[in-house]
Amino acid sequence: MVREHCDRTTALVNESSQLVLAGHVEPQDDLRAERKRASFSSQELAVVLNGGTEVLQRRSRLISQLQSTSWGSQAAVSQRCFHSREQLHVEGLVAQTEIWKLMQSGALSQQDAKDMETLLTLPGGLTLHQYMFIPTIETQGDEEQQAYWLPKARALEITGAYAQTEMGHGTFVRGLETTATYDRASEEFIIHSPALSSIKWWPGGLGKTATHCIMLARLIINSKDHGLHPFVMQIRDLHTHLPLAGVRVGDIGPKFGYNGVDNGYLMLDRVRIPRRAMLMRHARVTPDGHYFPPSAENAKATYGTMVAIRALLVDEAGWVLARATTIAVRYTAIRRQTSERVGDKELQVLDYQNLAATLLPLVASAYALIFMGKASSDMYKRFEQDRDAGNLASLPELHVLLAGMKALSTWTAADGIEACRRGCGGHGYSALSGLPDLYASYVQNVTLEGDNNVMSLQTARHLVKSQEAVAKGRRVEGSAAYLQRAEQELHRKCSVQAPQDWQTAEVLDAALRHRATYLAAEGHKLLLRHGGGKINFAGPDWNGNTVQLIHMAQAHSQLVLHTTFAQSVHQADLEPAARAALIKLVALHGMSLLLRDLQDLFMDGYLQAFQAQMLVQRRNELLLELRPDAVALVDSFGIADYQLNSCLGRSDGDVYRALLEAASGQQLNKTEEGPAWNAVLKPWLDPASRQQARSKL
Ligand SMILES: Cc1cc2nc3c(=O)[nH]c(=O)nc-3n(C[C@H](O)[C@H](O)[C@H](O)COP(=O)(O)OP(=O)(O)OC[C@H]3O[C@@H](n4cnc5c(N)ncnc54)[C@H](O)[C@@H]3O)c2cc1C
Repeated sequence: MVREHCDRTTALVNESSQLVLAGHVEPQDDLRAERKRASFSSQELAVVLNGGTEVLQRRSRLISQLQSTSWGSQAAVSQRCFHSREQLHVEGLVAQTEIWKLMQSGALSQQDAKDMETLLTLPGGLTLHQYMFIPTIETQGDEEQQAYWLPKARALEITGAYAQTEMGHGTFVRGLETTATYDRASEEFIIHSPALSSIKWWPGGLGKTATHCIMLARLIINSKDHGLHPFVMQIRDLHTHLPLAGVRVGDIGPKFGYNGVDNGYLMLDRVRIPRRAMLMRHARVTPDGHYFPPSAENAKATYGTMVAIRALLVDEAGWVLARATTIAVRYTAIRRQTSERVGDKELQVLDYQNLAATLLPLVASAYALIFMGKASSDMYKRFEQDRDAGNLASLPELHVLLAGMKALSTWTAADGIEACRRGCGGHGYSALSGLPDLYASYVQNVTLEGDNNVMSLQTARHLVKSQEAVAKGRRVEGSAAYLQRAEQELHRKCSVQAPQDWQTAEVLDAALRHRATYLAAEGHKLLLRHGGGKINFAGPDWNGNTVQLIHMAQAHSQLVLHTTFAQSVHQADLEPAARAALIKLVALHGMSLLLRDLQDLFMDGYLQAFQAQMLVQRRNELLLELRPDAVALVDSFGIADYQLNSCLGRSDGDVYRALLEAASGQQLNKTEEGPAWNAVLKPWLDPASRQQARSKL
């Protein structure tokens, strides 16, 4: 009887399942089919994008090494999104110190160690020690100071943070208030926070990790303020890790993301440090209190470090966006929603035009930024060679170019990750998609290393100055050289007569250049009008027009980005099918940039309505033409599943199984009844408990 019941159940359910699953497609089959329909080999393109087979092989080797450890195993990595701040903080430091150990033992080169940390994507309290504390001593300490501090820092006998920003000031560095007053009698500096607003606030690793920091404070000698200078300052006891006398230090609390890192606060009450704690490679204070300022050349060299970091940020933006688009494109290629009749195959959501129009331009942006990142680091390397030969001539151009590009690239990547997350629907909101954490950790980049608005305004200043130079008959070189021909350019009109014309590189370049020229000319005119014929780079004239000025800088950076992308594809060593796909991607990139701010091209009559309609039409056609290559384009980034750490983005497409496994393995599911059962739910829901409670009344 029981057997018969079971058989009947199975038969009935099988029948229903067949009915419902008639149009079912296994996600893995979808991804396989996507890869089959691609027009080029993603393996070959991955080699080009990543800079050679050896780079990819080295990455696989590092991932295998990581996976063989307890702190870097796949299981450890995928559990991270369930962990508390405290756990993440400790795990980050465990990983960083273990990698440090491997490096010290010679098992890893310095570059391997850096790359391993990048692959692990688990930020820790030692990041600023590596990227700011040690480099600042290297570049600003004199020989004796380097010989004293660097061996200790490299052996991790001390750990450091970079304490610049204060509660009251970040962007306006000259407004920082912490004082370093020289006491000639004892040959010491007294470091003090004179107000609440002068408490150091934000430095990474300062809260709980750092024993020392680079302290940026105003040097004051005999009541004379010599401005900001760097000091190496001990803040914690090396035996107990407790704060030293006069030091109040701690973590600033939970943040939007990046929560494993102990960004800290530091308040100082007349703390004395020796004279030689001031880093004296460029500026000096003698024992009797004489101050020797840095030379102008040295001040410029310090600028160079900032430029190097911005070049890295541009490169990173491309690869971060590559991660987000890999997740979103793969997932939307296996995600199916809606069929016309029940039982028919549902549509892959990437086939809805709205998703293709969101994601494919972002894939194009990721490619553009990756090529721009390469170009930026090449430019920086050339600058380094010149600098070592005593020539700093290329620094101003590099500075303005990368200021605007830092802003454009980090804005594009941050907004792009969020667009990818939304594109993944409900599952995009799950931490298991990898997108919320990627966004929360990344979005700080629009503020760090120079807030993006402020960066854009630096580029805007250069564009205005360039126009002033042109007006005075001087030659303008570099990325703003096109402004030389502004007068002729402003009379030009768009030449498009058919939708296909929009795909030609010349037409797109011309439109982007026209837009940048027009906006630069408008910004210049605006400032002249407000200044009564004179340009003011500060004060109400400037501050009251920053919307237009930022927009103008963005248009300039977009032009540079797009032309660099097009040129890089032109010069890259690509097989013909991959080149054909990338040429289309370049076109999509240019069209998307134009469509985003189309009104600019109408302002001076450059564009006519029929040409705008043709632009939309050609962009839509291009989306369809690129759609079969969508998965291959993201596969070509060559990002390993380990790095993606996403149930949605995994390369085999087995998304639903991955989601179930990850969800069921977490702490909240450790017991079947859940942690709130006994104390909270049981008294309400369990009839026996209710009965017992009533009988007590
Ligand atoms: C995660 C994280 C880590 C950090 N790590 C460190 C660290 O290790 N060490 C350290 O010293 N600091 C660190 N910082 C601080 C960081 O450098 C500053 O937050 C950043 O420089 C921006 O300064 P701010 O916070 O004062 O912004 P504000 O300058 O107050 O910006 C507020 C708004 O005003 C606008 N604005 C400001 N000035 C201008 C202007 N002149 N023109 C137009 N608009 C303007 C900005 O665009 C922004 O929208 C960190 C910050 C974060 C978020």
